[in-house]
Amino acid sequence: MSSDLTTALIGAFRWNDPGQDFPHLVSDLSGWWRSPEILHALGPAMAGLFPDSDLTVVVAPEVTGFIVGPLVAVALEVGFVEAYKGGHSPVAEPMTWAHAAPDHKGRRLSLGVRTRQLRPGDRALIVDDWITTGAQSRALGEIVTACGAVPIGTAAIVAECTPEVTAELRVRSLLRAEQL
Ligand SMILES: O=P(O)(O)OC[C@H]1O[C@H](OP(=O)(O)OP(=O)(O)O)[C@H](O)[C@@H]1O
Ligand SMILES: Nc1ncnc2[nH]cnc12
Repeated sequence: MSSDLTTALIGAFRWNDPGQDFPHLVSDLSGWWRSPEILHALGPAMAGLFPDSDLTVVVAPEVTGFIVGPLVAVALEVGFVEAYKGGHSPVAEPMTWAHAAPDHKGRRLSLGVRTRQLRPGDRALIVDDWITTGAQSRALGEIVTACGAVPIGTAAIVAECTPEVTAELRVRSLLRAEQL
């Protein structure tokens, strides 16, 4: 990845203090999407984390994955599959679901993908903005496998996960959280 993009990502990122009711700072990624230069460079840079991987599809979870995933899919010249979080409007067709372990907010989410959109033989890249526990990414890998496709790895903008999770989920990222 170019050092220009690293510098731009760090410069456009903010930790915001939401006030006394919240015990910790919250990340603000909006500067990344607001920058035409970053938005233009993100997809190719993340696609470049998995060169020569014969990928056929990108899978990403709502909601921020719906921004980042299509950027990477366009760069890879493959299609994009949305993964929904359970608990709101049902999707009126067969879905493949997986239950995630507690994620970085302590939530146990269900993630679901339209079954017909993943095909046996697909080589899927899981894409997300940030990986901490890896719970959501792991659940997406389970869905991909249940559909007969192959999870090749996880491409993220920021990785904050342990070396064990990095190895297990084959996480490659543009930044480590410590850089922000
Ligand atoms: O590695 P994990 O602990 O599973 O955390 C990673 C997930 O957490 C964030 O989503 P979140 O649902 O918090 O926010 P979003 O709706 O803005 O995407 C991020 O976009 C990843 O999807
Ligand atoms: N957007 C985010 N900010 C901080 N930590 C996270 N862990 C997963 N997603 C995150």
